[in-house]
Amino acid sequence: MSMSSPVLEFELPQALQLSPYRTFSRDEWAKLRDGVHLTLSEADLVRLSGLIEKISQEEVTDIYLPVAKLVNYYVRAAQLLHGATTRFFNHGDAKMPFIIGVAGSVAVGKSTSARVLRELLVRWPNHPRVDLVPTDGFLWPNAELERRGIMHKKGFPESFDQARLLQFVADVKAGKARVEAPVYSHFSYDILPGEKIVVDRPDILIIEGLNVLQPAKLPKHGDAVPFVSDLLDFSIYIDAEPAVIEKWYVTRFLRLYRTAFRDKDAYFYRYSKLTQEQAIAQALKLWRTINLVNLKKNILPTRKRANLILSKGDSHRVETVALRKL
Ligand SMILES: Nc1ncnc2c1ncn2[C@@H]1O[C@H](COP(=O)(O)OP(=O)(O)O)[C@@H](O)[C@H]1O
Ligand SMILES: CC(C)(COP(=O)(O)O)[C@@H](O)C(=O)NCCC(=O)O
Repeated sequence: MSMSSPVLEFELPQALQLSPYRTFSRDEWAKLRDGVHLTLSEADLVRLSGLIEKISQEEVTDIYLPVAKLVNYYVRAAQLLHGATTRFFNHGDAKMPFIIGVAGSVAVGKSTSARVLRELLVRWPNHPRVDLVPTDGFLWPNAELERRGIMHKKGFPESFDQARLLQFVADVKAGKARVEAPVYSHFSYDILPGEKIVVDRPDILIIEGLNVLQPAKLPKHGDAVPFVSDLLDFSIYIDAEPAVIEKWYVTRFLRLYRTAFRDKDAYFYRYSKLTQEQAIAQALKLWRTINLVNLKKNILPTRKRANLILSKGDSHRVETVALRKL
């Protein structure tokens, strides 16, 4: 080894060079649904789809059905483990909801994937009650973002009331009844005052958002404060190339420009007055100055913490699936 590179003087042991993931092609993954036959009706697919395209039956069967089957195995194992602890302490049989995190960039398809997963999971008899909560409800209201001078950082870790988010998930996990989450509206681009989602002792909670895999930070003084990622029982990262996500973001923006933004009460009403070229330029500006920066700085670095990574190609089709084995 030359004197100019003193850092690695020995080869890493082979075990440390192994990827912690086992990666499956789409076809290999699809075969793992073996024995589970579930379909969603056309009406279900339309209801679950996002703004642009309808999620396909093939995508549900090949990708999300094996995911739901795997999660079902994990939930059953967690229920058995929890039962063993309650028996040991001679407690009553308090329920411990299983918490799933769904993470990924803005516009990568988190909400769509989370809705489909929820729809599949409710069909299993040992966990019929599945709630879904997006973390955008825990963003600070616009007035507070403005007061802090971080309106241009919406979606970044500091734009969330993280203590409230952690308390919410901790309360649900502790089996508390009727836990409330605030609600965000993409139409008013703000928290809806007085609106809430009530979560009442579900079997499973899916918590979907940009930063759910973010690790807790070590403080300079005192004890480490946990983060929501510490409370997840299973996590999924939805992945795609940033250039592809940019395209999806612009397409979604243009769709809103032609529909919701035309409403005088919409926060982005002023955008409906733009020409199509100007609207595209505005979407690209929002994507490149806020969401892409957030993706690179705060979201992508959390990908390797996920139990499962679904990697999508150009048309939202999942091409590979990586499952954490270590
Ligand atoms: N599996 C899919 N098949 C087809 N279109 C999808 C799929 N997932 C997401 N989309 C589209 O991509 C856009 C972003 O999806 P969405 O779920 O809203 O993303 P996020 O919650 O990550 O911001 C939506 O307009 C939606 O129509
Ligand atoms: C509110 C959001 C952070 C949430 O994103 P989502 O979880 O819906 O993907 C995002 O939609 C957003 O508003 N980003 C700021 C820049 C923009 O207007 O796109």
